[in-house]
Amino acid sequence: QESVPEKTELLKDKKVLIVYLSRTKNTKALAELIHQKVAGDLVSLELVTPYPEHYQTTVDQVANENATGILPPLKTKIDSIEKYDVVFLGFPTWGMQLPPPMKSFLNQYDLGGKTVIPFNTNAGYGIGSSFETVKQLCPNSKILEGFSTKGGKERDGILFVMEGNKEKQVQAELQSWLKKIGLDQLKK
Ligand SMILES: Cc1cc2nc3c(=O)[nH]c(=O)nc-3n(C[C@H](O)[C@H](O)[C@H](O)COP(=O)(O)O)c2cc1C
Repeated sequence: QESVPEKTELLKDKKVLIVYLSRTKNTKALAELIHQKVAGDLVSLELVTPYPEHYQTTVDQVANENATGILPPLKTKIDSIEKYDVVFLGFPTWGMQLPPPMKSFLNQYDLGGKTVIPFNTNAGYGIGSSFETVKQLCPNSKILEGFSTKGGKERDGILFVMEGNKEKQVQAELQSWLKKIGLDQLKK
């Protein structure tokens, strides 16, 4: 009689990468909470030329990049992307789209054959087209249901919100989301 491996046994062998973009640290905090639950390698996406401090200048630059298809060069290098089975992609909503640096990342690294899971923070207007763009840019990946929560609203001077009750609430939501997508047993 053949023995069927336990689901948790299968998940245990997976190599996880969590890569995120964050300006005011909300998505970073979310990435760290996910990392606490699933472990793996946690990587912040940095640009060769960082965006300006000034909010509106950044909004305008992003709008121009989105309109022209400019992919800002990444300073961050991933050491042998092939070794990962599961890749979490974290980003804020920018101009109701996937931020250009994440487009750069998906253009540069082939995630084909891997399981890809998006997560997001935004000012309350939602994910826009960002998750859809992840799907388009990862045509040969298995994309699982993403996670999104309200973060800051830099336009109104609200920067970091992922603390206190908000953090506790997000932790609970993350737990049930990971369970729902079957990844709550990743951590060894
Ligand atoms: C350039 C820029 C554009 C943004 N555009 C949107 C948007 O279109 N919709 C939205 O809900 N929030 C928007 N935001 C707000 C961020 O998504 C929100 O503050 C998020 O939590 C920031 O994540 P972070 O702290 O990891 O940088 C924008 C922020 C920036 C800096």
